[in-house]
Amino acid sequence: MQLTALSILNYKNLTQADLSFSSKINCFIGNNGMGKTNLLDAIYYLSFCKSFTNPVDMQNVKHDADFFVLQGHYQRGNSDEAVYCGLKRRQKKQFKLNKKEYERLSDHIGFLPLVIISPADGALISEGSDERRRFIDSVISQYNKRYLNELIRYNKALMQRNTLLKGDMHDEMVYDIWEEQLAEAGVYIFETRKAFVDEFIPIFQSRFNFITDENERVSIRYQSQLAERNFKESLQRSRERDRILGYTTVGTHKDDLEMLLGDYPIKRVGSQGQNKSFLVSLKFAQFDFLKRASDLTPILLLDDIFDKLDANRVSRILSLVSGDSFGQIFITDTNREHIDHLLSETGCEVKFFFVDNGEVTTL
Ligand SMILES: Nc1ncnc2c1ncn2[C@@H]1O[C@H](COP(=O)(O)OP(=O)(O)OP(=O)(O)O)[C@@H](O)[C@H]1O
Repeated sequence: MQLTALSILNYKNLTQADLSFSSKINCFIGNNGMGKTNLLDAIYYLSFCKSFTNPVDMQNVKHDADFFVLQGHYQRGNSDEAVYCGLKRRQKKQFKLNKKEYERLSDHIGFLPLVIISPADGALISEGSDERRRFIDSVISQYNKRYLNELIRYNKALMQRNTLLKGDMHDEMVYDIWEEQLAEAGVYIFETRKAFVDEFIPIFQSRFNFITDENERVSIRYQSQLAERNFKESLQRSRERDRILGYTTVGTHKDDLEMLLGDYPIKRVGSQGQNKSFLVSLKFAQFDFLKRASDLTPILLLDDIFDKLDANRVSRILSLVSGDSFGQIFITDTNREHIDHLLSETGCEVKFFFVDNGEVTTL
């Protein structure tokens, strides 16, 4: 799959751009703060109906402007697809596929598979478990529609139960209703996550072995309270305690992924380069997984990827992404000579764009 053309109006610091792309490697070059990541974010937006960096939609409209528009033309399998997103201040976002507006944005998720590798991935290692759950959820939701719907259902039931716990009314029958919903959705989420992690681990390990030339050993473990308990019974049993605490203490919203380097949590022992190799391998495994599940080669966005990695690892990563198993790629870098030198070894077709204060020029 590939993005053939992109039009941008008033997205963050990008006032206007009309760009056409190479089917293989596209490089956005420019100094810090010029708008390179914003370009990647615009591409991300057209796949996920939201920004990668800023969840507050209105803040993605250019300062002093009233609206933003993003339009992408894609070659997807044998068909051409046009995706439109328009957001006007104080109005509902419009998201269209081939001029037809989506009734639900979630229907679009997964249609244009995409993986981004960026400095923000560091949060997967350094931050709390919600980052890791978000990662699992975003991978599975791109190829499993039911999963996304069960997540929405689970979160709604969880919110209702938490509201009950905080209130003064303790009607046990109302608890039963929401716990039934939580249990049904939760068991599906648990089983899907478990099956996903089992399949994901070997792909992740093989990518890591390739990038590091088999120098280190890594693994991932899925941790869930549901592995050892009947969820519905646990919810019933925990009502009293949950009332005192004011929130639901058991469920898939507490799941985590344990990430290990050798026998230790990578969070405690990993160097910056080891962490980055771990994260890049996770994302490459996500890429492989989506590709298999959707039968489409996802678009790959690489934001500031080479920082902290040694020359061997950089060259292995580039040889991997320039190969046939990867498709269209968008890379950002601050230095044209640096990236030119790195990419010349791949022999791939490369198109360069210069980004300067929100203005984009094709080189
Ligand atoms: N809504 C907005 N309106 C105008 N400018 C914005 C808006 N949101 C973000 N920006 C600006 O976008 C710029 C950041 O752009 P971006 O993150 O794309 O930089 P970059 O070229 O990737 O830089 P780096 O090399 O440092 O990563 C900042 O100057 C920021 O003020």
